[in-house]
Amino acid sequence: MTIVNGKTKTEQKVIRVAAAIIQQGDRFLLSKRLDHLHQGGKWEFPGGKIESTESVATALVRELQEELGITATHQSDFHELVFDYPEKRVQLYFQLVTEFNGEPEGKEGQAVQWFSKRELLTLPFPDANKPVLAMLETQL
Ligand SMILES: Nc1nc2c([nH]c(=O)n2[C@@H]2O[C@H](COP(=O)(O)OP(=O)(O)OP(=O)(O)O)[C@@H](O)[C@H]2O)c(=O)[nH]1
Ligand SMILES: [Mg+2]
Repeated sequence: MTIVNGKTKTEQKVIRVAAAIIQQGDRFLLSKRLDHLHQGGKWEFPGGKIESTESVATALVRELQEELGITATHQSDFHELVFDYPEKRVQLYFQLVTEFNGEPEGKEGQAVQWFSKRELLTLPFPDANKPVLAMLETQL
């Protein structure tokens, strides 16, 4: 049995996260996680924790405004998964965002960059992302 902070894994709260696969043609927009964060230094699909009063869609719109300064105007469910890191359990709701308003920039000091699918598949991502990257490769 794994015990973290005195709690067994099943007692841990699941952290619900909305994350955006932002696609424009053959390009995808990624953020680089700041070094001091969980899974720091890796590339990610922009997004963050869903607050208790929010829907996935609402949380994602808010996170993209906070992190990139853009407003998502078209999004759909792409994939959902649960992953156990040694220190926490996350439930990730990946949304496909194909339309947005505004010019993306790293509002929190993070690097933000467009990548082709081929480039994206060579980058380091958080461990939880493996299944969604395989889906992106074949479906998008
Ligand atoms: N945004 C994002 N988070 C991911 C991905 N994959 C993944 O495992 N995560 C994990 O999900 C959690 C999301 O946290 P976050 O740091 O983005 O949350 P947040 O924006 O609300 O940050 P804050 O709590 O500092 O305000 C982190 O533990 C992160 O490691 C991903 O592709 N995108
Ligand atoms: Mg975030």
